Amino acid sequence: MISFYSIFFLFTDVTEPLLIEVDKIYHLACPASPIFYKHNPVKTIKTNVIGTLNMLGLAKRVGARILLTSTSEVYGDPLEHPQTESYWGNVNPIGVRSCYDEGKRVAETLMFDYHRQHGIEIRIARIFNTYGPRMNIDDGRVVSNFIAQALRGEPLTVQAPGTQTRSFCYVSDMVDGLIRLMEGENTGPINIGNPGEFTMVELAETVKELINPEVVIKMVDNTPDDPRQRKPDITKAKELLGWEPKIKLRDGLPLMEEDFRLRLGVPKKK
Ligand SMILES: O=C(O)[C@H]1O[C@H](OP(=O)(O)OP(=O)(O)OC[C@H]2O[C@@H](n3ccc(=O)[nH]c3=O)[C@H](O)[C@@H]2O)[C@H](O)[C@@H](O)[C@@H]1O
Repeated sequence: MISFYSIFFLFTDVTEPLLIEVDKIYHLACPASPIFYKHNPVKTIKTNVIGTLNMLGLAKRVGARILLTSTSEVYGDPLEHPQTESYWGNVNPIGVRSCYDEGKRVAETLMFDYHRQHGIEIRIARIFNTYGPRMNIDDGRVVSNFIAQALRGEPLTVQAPGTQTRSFCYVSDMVDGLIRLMEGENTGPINIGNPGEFTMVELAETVKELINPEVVIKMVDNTPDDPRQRKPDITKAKELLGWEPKIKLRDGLPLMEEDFRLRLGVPKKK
């Protein structure tokens, strides 16, 4: 069960010490959209390092179990495909994404150091790209961008070359995986993601077909260090958590569309 206090965490600045009593900590903090984390890289790495130290300090003080939501970004621009948890990654330590990628890698290190040195009960999930209703419309990540653009009748902005791939997991599948990891007996790290892999051109074409066949697809410049491929190997999640995703991209996109239509005030044409 997620306790009231665990939920309370979501609204707290983890870079400040927190003096409360809890039995389980879901440490989800840190903006995940590249646009937002690059906007304030110092705050991003502080959240990952100081925030994780504070949450581990709290876990140690009250004897709580702590789950860290790490990320597929720890694999960087992966040279192994699909990515298994044993792959150490290919990460630029001084690039514009490093505040997030290296921040999450340090967070994983801190989790294991507290586990080995202080016996803290830890769980680490490596999350692969997640999408779903209630995402910030201007979040800047690709699925929310394409759906908002399709509904506004604007061009879908595919960042060059468009052959880069991602694997998209629907939010309810992700939440189910995180709860199973927290309640189970394995520390992880465990990949939680949907192995269905798409190029960004394929994603744009799917959004166009499902949501607005009139829109055009436009190629725009990319940003530095964009990973060229990403697909989780979820063997561990299947075997250790009895988990695998249920919702395919084609079924999840319309659920997100429905929510975005309501919030943008764009009803579906009869
Ligand atoms: O959604 C997530 O869960 C992940 O989002 C980001 O990683 P990234 O995969 O780069 O997320 P996006 O910004 O959505 O980019 C995905 C791909 O779409 C492309 N893209 C993005 C935005 C856009 O308008 N058009 C477009 O083609 C990007 O170039 C990239 O290749 C975070 O860094 C991850 O940690 C996080 O787990």
